[in-house]
Amino acid sequence: MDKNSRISGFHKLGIKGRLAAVQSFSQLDEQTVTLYENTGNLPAELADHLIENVIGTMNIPVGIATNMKIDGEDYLIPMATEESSVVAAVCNAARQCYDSGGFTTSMSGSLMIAQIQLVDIPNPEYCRTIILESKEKIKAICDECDPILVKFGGGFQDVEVRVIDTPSGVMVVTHIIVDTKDAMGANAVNTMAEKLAPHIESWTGGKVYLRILSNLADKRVARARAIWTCEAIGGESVRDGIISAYHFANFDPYRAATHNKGIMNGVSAVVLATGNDTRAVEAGAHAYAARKGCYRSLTHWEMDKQGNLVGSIEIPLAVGLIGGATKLHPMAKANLTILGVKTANHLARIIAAVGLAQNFSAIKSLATVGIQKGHMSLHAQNIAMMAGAVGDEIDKIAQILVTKSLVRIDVAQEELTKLRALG
Ligand SMILES: CC(C)(COP(=O)([O-])OP(=O)([O-])OC[C@H]1O[C@@H](n2cnc3c(N)ncnc32)[C@H](O)[C@@H]1OP(=O)([O-])[O-])[C@@H](O)C(=O)NCCC(=O)NCCSC(=O)C[C@@](C)(O)CC(=O)[O-]
Ligand SMILES: NC(=O)C1=CN([C@@H]2O[C@H](COP(=O)(O)OP(=O)(O)OC[C@H]3O[C@@H](n4cnc5c(N)ncnc54)[C@H](O)[C@@H]3O)[C@@H](O)[C@H]2O)C=CC1
Repeated sequence: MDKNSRISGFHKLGIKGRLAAVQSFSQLDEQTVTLYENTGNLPAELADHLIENVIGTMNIPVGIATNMKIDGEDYLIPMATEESSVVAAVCNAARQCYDSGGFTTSMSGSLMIAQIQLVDIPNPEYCRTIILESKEKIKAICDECDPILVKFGGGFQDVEVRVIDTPSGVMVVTHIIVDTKDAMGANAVNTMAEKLAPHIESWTGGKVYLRILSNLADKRVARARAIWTCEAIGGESVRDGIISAYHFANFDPYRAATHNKGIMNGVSAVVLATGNDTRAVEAGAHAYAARKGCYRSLTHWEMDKQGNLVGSIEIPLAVGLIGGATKLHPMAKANLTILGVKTANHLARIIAAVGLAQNFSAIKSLATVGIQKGHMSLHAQNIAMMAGAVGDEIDKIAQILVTKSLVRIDVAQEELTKLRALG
């Protein structure tokens, strides 16, 4: 019989019913079904409420970044990632700037932006003025939507109005700027934008289409900086190589994409470990990197007057401690306990420091021995497992691959056969 993915009411079946339907559709064996049934540290019932059409959960390793000194305090930082060498890279970078003070961080604030798109406007500048002069009314409408946020010192802060010319005609785009405090704030500001929209229509006579937050959270920017002495990193040529790698990224979008991907290896891992929205942070980071019309590096690498390497990062970080999965996922709560953060801004500053550390290690490797040496020697364990190695065999085979500088699955299989033949 032909497979049919049109399953009306799939969402009403419950986890067991859905899994049975998938088992029959995909001919899953019992062992595979058991994998879905074991939801590990996320109870099935909770998973079923977090997203839709749940059939199971999927574990991602959580590793701890050590050596992190941030604003004079030491932290252990949980990172959730499937990629080898990412956690090691942060530990390695932090080790090399620990004695020169670690990371210093700051935050621009916790302001989020929601946009309201207004069309059918023959007099956009006139309407812009009408909206701007309605600031007090806008504040009242927005704050009424979220008394809890206001109670915690947040709520509406400002309004900005932009006129943009598009192939669909002129649009008047209202930005409401809201302090969302310890929430990431997407739902909070979306509610306000939807509530405000009909008022904007009635004040201007235009038509509103979209009412949604902007992920270009450029009023919620985290900054981190650190000093690496030449002595700690292996000399002046290493420093110069890192600065040159930065210039390459800053002036070539093909390189910048990979450079920033390396930064996001660290950033997204902490965002995920704390139950925050990785897509929101990633979209914001990449849009911010392109804000000056050309896609550039999120970090900056320079030499100070003493000849030290100095690095800095500036990245929008819309993360929260309230809302989304942060308060619900038991592992997100546990990871936040390890971090010991008290505010969303505190978390964002830590994440910025991790991004900077990650970038240091990646470009240091790239500018010196190459990425394969460190990354591939750790990745060798994955290759060994893919070749079928288990238990003690994994380390033994990985070691052979690294020694031979041949981190390949066919070589791993050959070596595994030899190892097993030896008994
Ligand atoms: C891999 C290392 C750290 C080895 O670095 P190493 O210098 O060979 O290691 P080491 O054995 O001398 O140890 C130095 C320190 O590194 C850490 N370290 C060392 N090994 C481990 C480990 N197994 N587990 C945890 N931590 C580890 C640890 O902190 C250790 O200090 P210690 O604890 O001994 O006092 C280094 O080569 C490195 O930092 N490489 C960069 C790796 C990297 O960037 N990975 C990201 C994935 S690649 C990618 O996706 C992004 C990229 C590269 O394309 C981005 C871009 O292009 O910009
Ligand atoms: N484009 C995007 O990025 C979008 C993201 N989302 C999702 O929205 C979720 C985040 O939305 P939120 O509004 O943060 O979550 P939320 O609506 O679950 O919780 C935020 C609310 O918590 C209350 N609150 C209690 N204590 C607070 C405190 N100390 N500080 C601030 N608020 C406090 C406030 O009423 C606030 O509005 C995430 O799951 C995200 O994935 C949703 C739509 C679009």
